[in-house]
Amino acid sequence: AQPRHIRVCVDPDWLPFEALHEGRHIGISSDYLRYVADYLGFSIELIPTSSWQDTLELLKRGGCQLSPMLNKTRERNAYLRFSDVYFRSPNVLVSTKEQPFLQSFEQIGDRSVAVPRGYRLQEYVKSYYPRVRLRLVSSEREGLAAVATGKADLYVGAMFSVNAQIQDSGLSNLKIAGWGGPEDELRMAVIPELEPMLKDINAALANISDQQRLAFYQKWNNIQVIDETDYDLLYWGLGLAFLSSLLLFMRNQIISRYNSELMLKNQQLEQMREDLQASNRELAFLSWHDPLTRLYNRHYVNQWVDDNPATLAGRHYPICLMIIDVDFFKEINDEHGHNTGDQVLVELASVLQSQLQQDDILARWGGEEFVIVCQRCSPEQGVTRAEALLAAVTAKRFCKGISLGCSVGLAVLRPDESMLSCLERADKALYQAKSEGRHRAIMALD
Ligand SMILES: Nc1nc2c(ncn2[C@@H]2O[C@H](COP(=O)(O)OP(=O)(O)OP(=O)(O)O)[C@@H](O)[C@H]2O)c(=O)[nH]1
Repeated sequence: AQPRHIRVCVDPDWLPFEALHEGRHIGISSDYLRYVADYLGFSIELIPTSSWQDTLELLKRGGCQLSPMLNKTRERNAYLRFSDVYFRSPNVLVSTKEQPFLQSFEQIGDRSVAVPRGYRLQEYVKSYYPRVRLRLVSSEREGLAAVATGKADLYVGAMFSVNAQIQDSGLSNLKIAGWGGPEDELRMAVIPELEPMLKDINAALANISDQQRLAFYQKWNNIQVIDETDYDLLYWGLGLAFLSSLLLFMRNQIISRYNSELMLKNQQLEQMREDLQASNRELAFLSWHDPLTRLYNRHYVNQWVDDNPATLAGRHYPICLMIIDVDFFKEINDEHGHNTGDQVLVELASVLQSQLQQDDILARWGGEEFVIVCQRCSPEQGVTRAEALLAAVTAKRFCKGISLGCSVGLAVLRPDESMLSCLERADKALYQAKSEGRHRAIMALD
């Protein structure tokens, strides 16, 4: 059976949440409690106390059985049972106007903080911020006065009640200096014997409409706005919150802009690095190759000769040099243009490449002249290969249907002969091929 009569005690000085005024219970919790009492059908006997500490003592001893608006804490769990949360309220730090703004508890450092004895925040600060110097006071009013008179650096408490108190006491040198820990989650509490009532209390609280809740809140909040100019305290609080979110937002914006710029710069750097590597590769390639036909160049052949004197001198096989020169190439340029001439040279390079054997070295000697160093190639083999090569060139249709003929001068490297001298003899043989009517291969005599 539910009790018909319940002894209630409240915080005597915690407006707008609750207070005692001329022996009556006033504040937000008085409206909620009246609603719950009507819903459940019990009558209320108010037991007056002189401080919150007194109220807690009385609850511990069973002198009163219900308190309508408080936070649940580990310590209070030992002697009270709690309803669901029905009201939430942010906590703030209060300092004098000269003090700097603090973003959170972490920045309190070694400042002293006033908090009413027995308030949940006392337990909270003690367990999570043991370095903070707590100065226990008997009420919020006393705590705020301590800050105003320099006895404590900060006060921590609920924003709504702090606001009300400051206005009520005219403590105009105080300001909201930062957010003060987790928000209050306010519930009703009963002594353990009344625990079975909690189900019905929760049902009653859940039954209160949002509109009704707003009306309770506004009723007690409005009463406290005595001096309109003191709105700045609230504005400070809201401004502070706005400013910190703005700063955070700007900081994130700057960081993300910086990051994307950094990413772009890195991409550009990477691109430059790749371009540079490609240019270096091309440069290395071009030092040994002809840019048009991509064949080796004259420089490569000279280097090869320099690098292989032993091979050339001590070899046990013949080496044959071929110089190949296009017949009447000037006419092709004149008739089809220089670009077509280029294209013909490129195509001719692949015909020559298709005729190569293992160990052969093919190079563009210059202009429309090519050289093949044929290793392990006798004079007879040299002539046969040169004629096969001429036949392949003749058979090929070049771009724009162009046909080509070539002349070839050959020479076989003598045992003690330098490559240069051998080339000169091959060149003479080429000259001879040209003067004998072109489109032929001639081997230089020893
Ligand atoms: N398109 C193009 N023409 C080139 C290149 N190098 C040289 N030539 C041209 O090749 C032609 C060679 O002309 P000549 O030395 O008179 O010889 P030719 O016309 O081939 O006649 P013969 O060698 O006497 O059979 C010149 O007109 C050069 O301009 C090149 O890289 N591209």
